[in-house]
Amino acid sequence: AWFSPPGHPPAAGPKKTPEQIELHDQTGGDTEGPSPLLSPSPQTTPKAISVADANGAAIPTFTLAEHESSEDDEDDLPPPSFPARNSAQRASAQPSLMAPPPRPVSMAPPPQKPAVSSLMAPPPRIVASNLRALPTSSEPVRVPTTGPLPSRGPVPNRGPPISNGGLAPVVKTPNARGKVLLSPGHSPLDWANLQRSEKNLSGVPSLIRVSPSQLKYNNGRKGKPAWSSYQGKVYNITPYLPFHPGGEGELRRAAGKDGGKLFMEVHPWVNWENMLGECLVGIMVSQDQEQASTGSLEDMD
Ligand code: HEM
Repeated sequence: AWFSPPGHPPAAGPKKTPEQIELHDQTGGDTEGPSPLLSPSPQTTPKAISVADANGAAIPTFTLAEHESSEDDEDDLPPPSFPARNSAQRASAQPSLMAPPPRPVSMAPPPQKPAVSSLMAPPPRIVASNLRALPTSSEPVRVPTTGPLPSRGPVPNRGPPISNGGLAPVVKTPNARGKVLLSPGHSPLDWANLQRSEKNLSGVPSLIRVSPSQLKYNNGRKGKPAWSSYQGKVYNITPYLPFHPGGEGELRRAAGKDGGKLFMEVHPWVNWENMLGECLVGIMVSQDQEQASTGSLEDMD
């Protein structure tokens, strides 16, 4: 249904006012003479004129104020409260209710919320217990961060950021830290395998006393072996030269002298003794002690 605003006659449409229907019936031929609905001009096609002009009566119009309760007005009005203010349900319910709020009483969720939260209470307890169980279950696999480091045998790399525990590729690329390309067959793993072999890497038949002059003499030049001392022990670093990740030249700087200072300046995390265990020549002694003894350390024991 539609309504025409006051002062505007309705356009031609499927629905007609009773007056229009009545006027159409008047044009059916029963009436004599020119129809009052026809245009006064005889040359033109007869045109319909407004009912108001024909009958002098105003077309009934509708306003929102007059039809407040009409069903057609529901789209423009806010949804009615339920039950309606003047409904029988509300009238019968009010006496039994103590003091219900006017509108949200029937749809108010607050009274239901405590029930919902109580129904969902078990899940948080389960989650809390799981959270408590996680740390205890993970403790057995936690690696201790204090105490002495375990001996890892010939594994060369122990802690630097780029170390991967001996699983590095065979050929390494140069980087800012000074690592060099190692020739094929000279990876850390190759060195570890060489140390496990039965080959004599020390170059001496048995451990000996090494005097400072003797250490200085074996500097790796002119076909001589390269010896280096570290914490009172002398090692033959000659077989390790091609395996040294920092390059043969760097390692040669420690030949013929105490290499502890240079070693600790570059990579204190490297385990010298594990790396060169099979290269041990003997122990450092004073010049006098070396001259006084002609036998090996095993003979003295
Ligand atoms: C003689 C005993 C030595 C051993 C057993 C040894 C062993 C090693 C090992 C295992 C690495 C690899 C470190 C890593 O991957 O983190 C390395 C690297 C290196 N080494 Fe040595 N090294 C020795 C002496 C020296 C000396 C005396 C120097 C220098 C004068 C030196 C200079 C370097 C350099 C520059 C690197 C590469 C940078 C780095 O990895 O930190 N090394 N060495």
